[in-house]
Amino acid sequence: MGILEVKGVSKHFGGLLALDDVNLSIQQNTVHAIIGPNGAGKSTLLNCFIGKLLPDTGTVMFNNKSLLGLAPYQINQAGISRVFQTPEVFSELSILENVMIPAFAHRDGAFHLSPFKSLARETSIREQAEKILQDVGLIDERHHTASAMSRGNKRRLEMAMCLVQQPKLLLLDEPTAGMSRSDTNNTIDLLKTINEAHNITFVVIEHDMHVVFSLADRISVLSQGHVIVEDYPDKIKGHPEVQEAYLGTAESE
Ligand SMILES: Nc1ncnc2c1ncn2[C@@H]1O[C@H](COP(=O)(O)OP(=O)(O)OP(=O)(O)O)[C@@H](O)[C@H]1O
Repeated sequence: MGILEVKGVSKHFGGLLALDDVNLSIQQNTVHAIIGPNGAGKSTLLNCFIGKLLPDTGTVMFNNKSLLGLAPYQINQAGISRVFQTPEVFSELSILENVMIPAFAHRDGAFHLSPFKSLARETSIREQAEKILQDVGLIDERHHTASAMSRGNKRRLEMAMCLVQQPKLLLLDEPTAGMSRSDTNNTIDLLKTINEAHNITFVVIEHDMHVVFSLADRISVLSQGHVIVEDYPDKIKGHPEVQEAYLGTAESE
């Protein structure tokens, strides 16, 4: 039994069948990539995991509990976090404050900054945030404002903001989109380190095959809303249907 079990999920948009009887079993502590051409249904599927869309049929179980009908914040509290294509950080705050805010939200369920209380005086939260910043390699810059960071470092910060909430499952939607090759490689290394050190399961949607094959333990290939193959990366590489439909074009880019 996987940490995330998807069974018979279908989703229509009017007359368009965007997801067609999708079945997936995501195993704990693995990196599971979902690939497929534009319009295959990857984002629609991800949105069914985070409560943005309700499937027409099927079940989505996380740790044996149904996610269907839960609000996005309830899914987040259950242990699922999402990382967006463009890192979302508070530009005017320091790197440390950016990490302390989600730590407060996780501890208190909501965050209200009292004018009489300084973020920096919250010792235990600050220590927790600093430990995570150490893990992602941003501890020395913790007092710098986030606005001046490179895209790669913003991704590091965003990962720290997720990690401080202690998620069990992290959904990554094209985590290296728009990055230079060196930022992409740094992000691959960062994700590998986090996956191993924090026992977090990753589901990665990605077009860049260098990223997919560097990270994934398991790959599901979506085509026209249906999982056509699910296998280990070396099997996916050689699979004739996948070669023809996806990797042939992606590798020649
Ligand atoms: N809100 C919506 N209303 C109508 N059609 C939609 C909606 N969202 C997605 N679709 C359609 O559903 C299909 C699947 O789209 P989806 O965005 O899930 O694909 P994708 O694999 O994520 O594509 P990409 O790689 O380009 O992001 C597409 O045909 C898309 O046009």
